Amino acid sequence: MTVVVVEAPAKVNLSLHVVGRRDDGYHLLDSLIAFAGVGDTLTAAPAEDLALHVDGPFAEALAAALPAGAENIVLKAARRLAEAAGIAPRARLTLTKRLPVAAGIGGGSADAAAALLALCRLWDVAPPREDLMALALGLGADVPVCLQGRAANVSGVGEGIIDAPTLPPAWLVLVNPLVAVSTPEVFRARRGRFNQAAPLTEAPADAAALAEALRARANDLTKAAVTLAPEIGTVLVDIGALPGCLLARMSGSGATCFGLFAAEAEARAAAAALAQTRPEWWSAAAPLLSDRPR
Ligand SMILES: C[C@@](CO)(OP(=O)(O)O)[C@H](O)COP(=O)(O)OP(=O)(O)OC[C@H]1O[C@@H](n2ccc(N)nc2=O)[C@H](O)[C@@H]1O
Ligand SMILES: Nc1ncnc2c1ncn2[C@@H]1O[C@H](COP(=O)(O)OP(=O)(O)O)[C@@H](O)[C@H]1O
Repeated sequence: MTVVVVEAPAKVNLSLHVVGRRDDGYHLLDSLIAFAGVGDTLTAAPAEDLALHVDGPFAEALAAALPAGAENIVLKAARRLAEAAGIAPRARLTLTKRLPVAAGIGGGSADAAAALLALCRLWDVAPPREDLMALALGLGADVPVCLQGRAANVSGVGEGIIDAPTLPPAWLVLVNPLVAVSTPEVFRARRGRFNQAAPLTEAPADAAALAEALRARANDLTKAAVTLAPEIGTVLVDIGALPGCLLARMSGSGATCFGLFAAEAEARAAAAALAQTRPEWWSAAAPLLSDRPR
């Protein structure tokens, strides 16, 4: 039996500038997005109907986070792809949920992109790239970049995707205090002027140079997110104090923050130290990826 397994790596907003606002209220962003070597896993197998089973450490959290009557984005992706391909959506899907939910690292977006990739293979369909990207954007702002699977300077509300230069070898420590922050509330709470776009155009030579490039940029949603969830401020301070940490920053609208490290050993030691001092937080050490695992 054909079983397709696709990894759904966390997306990380290494920088995020809010550069304007659309007439419909959506904010225009300029964000350097890369991936981390930690994520969910999506498995697709042939079946007579469409079904999804969720397991893994955050399966219960996901069930609790889905509003009544809302469908998992994986099922939405499956139905829309089948509709576009003119076939019936038949597959047994399994999602192993390792990423915290509504956490600013695009778990849902990564899962949706993984479902599209897995089902294109399982159903042997290949919609034109443009159609697939449009379908992805209809599922969520970060689904196209997750589908592209390459570090990118992302603009607009997620539709402008330009490959970023290859990022140097580096490690991330991802930390989430397991407090929920609502994306719309964070955007509503944001104050201040709009920022300039600052796409990364030159490949940093090493992790220290990447940190320097990132220090010249920011996550413009941090202040608003910290106001709504002060724990995020504590997370940033704690990450910044870890030996070897080159930069501490929030991803997306939070609450997940990351520390950037040059070496695997430092990152692993940092994550282990945090697990000791803050056992109530979620943390993971993972390589920074320019390309999603294939
Ligand atoms: C902020 C980012 C950065 O990568 O990531 P996350 O923190 O969600 O991971 C994304 O732009 C998240 O985009 P998207 O996936 O569309 O966010 P949603 O949760 O659907 O948006 C919820 C609400 O947030 C506001 N919103 C969202 C995106 C945006 N560019 N401008 C906005 O003003 C809108 O009020 C929208 O209705
Ligand atoms: N497979 C999924 N994984 C995570 N969230 C999902 C999924 N399907 C639907 N959702 C909904 O999407 C919301 C945003 O989740 P997520 O993508 O994890 O966060 P973020 O957009 O902050 O990166 C969740 O609160 C949940 O209601």
